[in-house]
Amino acid sequence: MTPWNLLALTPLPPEALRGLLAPLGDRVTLSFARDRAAMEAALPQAEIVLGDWSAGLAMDAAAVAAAPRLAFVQQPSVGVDGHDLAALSAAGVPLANTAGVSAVAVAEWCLGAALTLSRRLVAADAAVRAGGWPQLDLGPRELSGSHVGVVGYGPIGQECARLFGALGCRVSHWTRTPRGEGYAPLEEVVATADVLVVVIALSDETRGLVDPARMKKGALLVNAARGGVVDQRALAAALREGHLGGAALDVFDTEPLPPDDPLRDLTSVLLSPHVAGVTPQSTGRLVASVVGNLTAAVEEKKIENVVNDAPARIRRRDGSGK
Ligand SMILES: NC(=O)c1ccc[n+]([C@@H]2O[C@H](COP(=O)([O-])OP(=O)(O)OC[C@H]3O[C@@H](n4cnc5c(N)ncnc54)[C@H](O)[C@@H]3O)[C@@H](O)[C@H]2O)c1
Ligand SMILES: O=C(O)[C@H](O)COP(=O)(O)O
Repeated sequence: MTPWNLLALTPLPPEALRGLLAPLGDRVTLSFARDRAAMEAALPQAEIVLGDWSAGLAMDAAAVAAAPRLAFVQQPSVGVDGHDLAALSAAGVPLANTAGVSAVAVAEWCLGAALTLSRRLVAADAAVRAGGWPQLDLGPRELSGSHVGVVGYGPIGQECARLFGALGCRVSHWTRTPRGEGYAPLEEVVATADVLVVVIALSDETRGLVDPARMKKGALLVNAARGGVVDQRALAAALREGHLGGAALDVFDTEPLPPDDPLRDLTSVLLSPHVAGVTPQSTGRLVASVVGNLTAAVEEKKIENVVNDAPARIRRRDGSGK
């Protein structure tokens, strides 16, 4: 059978990727692109695209139009923002993600970040390193007994609800389709939470969804979803003015965070370089998910975790875009 042309956009070194994709054998011919020009040059022949990390190379409308043979896009992450789902659906091209692989890792990060903020661990560490011994004025609070609001109720939101609930927090959540114990309207969750945990997918509908100015005075915000879900300028202002008690951010409007970003000057913010979901365990699950799905695709079996409106099996296109 004619091998499928697989274009890899990931920053993994080619030899490492060849090793990981060994189970696909000679059913694929691999090519690589690490910038937009190389990607555009390769797209006319590409039949399968293995996506980049977030905020990198994406199958936007122009890229989909430039890929008339495209049959399948496998994204090696949960978030699929950046890709044009409608353009892929219109072309009949399935887009799959790695749903669920990092739910435990991200939820543990959210819990750790909330505890770090509420117990003022960063300030305590800095004070002791500087020769201080501030036993009375750090202002720590217990998480147990507080109201935790979770925005988004996919695998990560559900794991967050479980972990915070086990700690004795009262957990409520909001998501697009009301479901699960503790569902409440978004305005109520945002306005009443002592700790607001943002773990919702970024899309046109969720961009700027959370306005920090609407949160309770002194509340803490934890964002492990995408920077665009929270109004980042409003967040910096709410922290600067003391409206919020603190924020823990793993994701930002622009990544890496620009050197002159005002968030860097705020001591009430815990900054993290988009690693909430990255552990050896989650990476193992991610590789298994990606390799398993690509193998299923080239064997023309059912593809798992398709997130757009397209068939879950690949089919050759004739290069005319059909
Ligand atoms: N920081 C990290 O390392 C990291 C790791 C994994 C995932 N993430 C982010 O976390 C997000 C959540 O991941 P997940 O695995 O829980 O599930 P998910 O991405 O499948 O969806 C989360 C929730 O968002 C809801 N949702 C989607 N679109 C919506 C809309 N327009 N309006 C309202 N609700 C909507 C879904 O119904 C679901 O309940 C991902 O989309 C990704 O952006 C971050
Ligand atoms: O969505 C995810 O799985 C994580 O945020 C990691 O995404 P990335 O690998 O696209 O940065």
